[in-house]
Amino acid sequence: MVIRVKICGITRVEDALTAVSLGANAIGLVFWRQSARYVAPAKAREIVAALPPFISAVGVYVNPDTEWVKETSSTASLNLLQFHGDESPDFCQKFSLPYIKAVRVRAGVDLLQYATRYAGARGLLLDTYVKGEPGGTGHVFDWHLIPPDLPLPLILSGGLHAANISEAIRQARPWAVDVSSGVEAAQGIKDAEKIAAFMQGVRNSESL
Ligand SMILES: O=C(O)c1ccccc1N[C@@H]1O[C@H](COP(=O)(O)O)[C@@H](O)[C@H]1O
Repeated sequence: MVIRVKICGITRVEDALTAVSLGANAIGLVFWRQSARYVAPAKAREIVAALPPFISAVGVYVNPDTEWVKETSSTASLNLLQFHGDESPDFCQKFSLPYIKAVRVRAGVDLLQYATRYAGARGLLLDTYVKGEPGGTGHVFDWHLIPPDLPLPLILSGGLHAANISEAIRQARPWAVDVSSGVEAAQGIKDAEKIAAFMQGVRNSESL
């Protein structure tokens, strides 16, 4: 099965084009101001305008207010919203765009309950719980915590990189994978060789 790939934390046009040329299906733009990967709406617009067709632009938010989502999604012409905080299902659903919901995984989390609660989401993105850090941490979680019967498409994230992506896919069997720090030269700056190695790991795993 083909595994979709999102490269997150894009802050430069050239990194977006590199990711796409290496096979990424989506790029992520972080609209959470405290992130080192934060991208201002005007820059995001420039990045999205440079994308070829059939590539998704995903806006990443952490407990945003309504106006911020409306402003950024319309300025940058986003295709999909990624809610990475404690947003309620009602909040996530109130925009005229599809959304995915991130869950920060730790022992004891009930992922089936999340999938039921966010049944309106296009997918459940599983990231690693790190106290005080909403995302982009580079840490992995225990993939055995993922139930085999999740009723939503699974987007696996959290500390993925070229050296662990094959094992991650083998264990979790995700619909898609999402990576940020694992393909960076520095925060917000992507590394073409790391992206290429990551994509190779994904492609090698598709035939397993
Ligand atoms: O990347 C960020 O800075 C970020 C900030 C706030 C929320 C989410 C963020 N990124 C998302 O974090 C996960 C995992 O990233 P990593 O590969 O472990 O670095 C990924 O889903 C990003 O979309």
